[in-house]
Amino acid sequence: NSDTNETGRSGSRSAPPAAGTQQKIDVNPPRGTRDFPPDEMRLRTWLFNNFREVSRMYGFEEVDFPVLESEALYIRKAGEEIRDQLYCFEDRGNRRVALRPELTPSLARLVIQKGKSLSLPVKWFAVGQCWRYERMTRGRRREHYQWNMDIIGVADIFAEAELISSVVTFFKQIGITASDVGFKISSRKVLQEVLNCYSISEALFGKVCIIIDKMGKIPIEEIKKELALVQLPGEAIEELLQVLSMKCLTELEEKLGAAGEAVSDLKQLFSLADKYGFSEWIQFDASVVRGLAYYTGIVFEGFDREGKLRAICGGGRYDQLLSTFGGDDIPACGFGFGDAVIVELLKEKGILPEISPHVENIVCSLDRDLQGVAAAIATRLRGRGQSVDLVLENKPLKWVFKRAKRVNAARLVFVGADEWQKGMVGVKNLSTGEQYEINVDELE
Ligand SMILES: OCc1cccc(Br)n1
Repeated sequence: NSDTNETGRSGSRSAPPAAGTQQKIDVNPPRGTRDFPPDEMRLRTWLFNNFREVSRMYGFEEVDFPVLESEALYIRKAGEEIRDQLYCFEDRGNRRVALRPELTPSLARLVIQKGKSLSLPVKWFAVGQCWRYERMTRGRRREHYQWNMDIIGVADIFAEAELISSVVTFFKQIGITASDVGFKISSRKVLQEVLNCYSISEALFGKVCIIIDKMGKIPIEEIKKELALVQLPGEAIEELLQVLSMKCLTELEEKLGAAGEAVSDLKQLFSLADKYGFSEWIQFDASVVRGLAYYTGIVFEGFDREGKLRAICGGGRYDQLLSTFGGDDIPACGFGFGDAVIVELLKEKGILPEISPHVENIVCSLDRDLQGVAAAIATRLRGRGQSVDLVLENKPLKWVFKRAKRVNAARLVFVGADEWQKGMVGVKNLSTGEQYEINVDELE
């Protein structure tokens, strides 16, 4: 006979196969994905707690969205890598869906969904797993967790300054300094103003940005070829590459003039940086465009000054994204901060924290008949908010001490028949070694 369990799937009650005859399943996680056993999970929790602590400090509210989204959120025609690597499929309802490769489109979708019920500005943050399907030839991961902070409804550059300030605060909080990491800052308006006199269409602009984003990753000749392929005139390519090599705002101002938004936005950002106190963390670098088509203004990326690692984080202004999804024309900016490169950086700097497990009490009975007493003691301590690792089997003290060491227990509480006759329990402080008996009613 079969029964239907809570998931609605029927299960058969036939006898399990004899041990050792089962085909062993692959106990590793799917390619490109990670398990988080306790030691790795403690590090991840530490990292995410820092993400959340900074987000709270900046007055942001936490949100989340489904990992599975409609594929339509990510169909952009600019030739982005994120599009080529979309982890997408058709579900059993013949819907085109995708595992989210980033969080921003979901956030935009939720803002539009909430519509007028939201009072702007919206300051939301999320920490969520994002996916890409990449041929494993490059052996790169297919999932990572990203911290995102987004400000929706503020057109002023003040919003970008606030976001960069929050990331600087995060770096400082985990021991990273301005000599370890910097932010390259530019604006897509630089490209726009250079290309203005070449009447570049909106669609072509996105493609040009995605090609430019490959600078430093593929040979410059390749870049030129790809720009020519999207019909960018030769003269425009030369002028573009000349401007993109600029690292100094005054040089940019000489080229574009002071009247344009590109220069005035960047000047305002650098002036605000001074007021926030993060000037030493940032530098103008016209080559930064970021690899997402929807950026429209300031863009920035965090980089390790030794140049050994990929970008640590990145973000920018995306004023058109909501309207491209059919929403109102609401200005927006945000960043994404992955959970992988930052750990590599902390390892490089030798400041990856060692996070031990910890439990306040380990409680055990020295006699099988006293299990109930041990359970009652555990319940009493837990009722006081204390953590208790309750020994659930009749184990010798040697075993208990070994476990206490592994779980890093602060205190051992043990119940023995003789002491219990007098209503007493044994206590051992596992850091000082001090051991004493105490009336169970006085156990704190
Ligand atoms: O940074 C791009 C990206 C997106 C999803 C998953 C992974 Br791993 N990496």
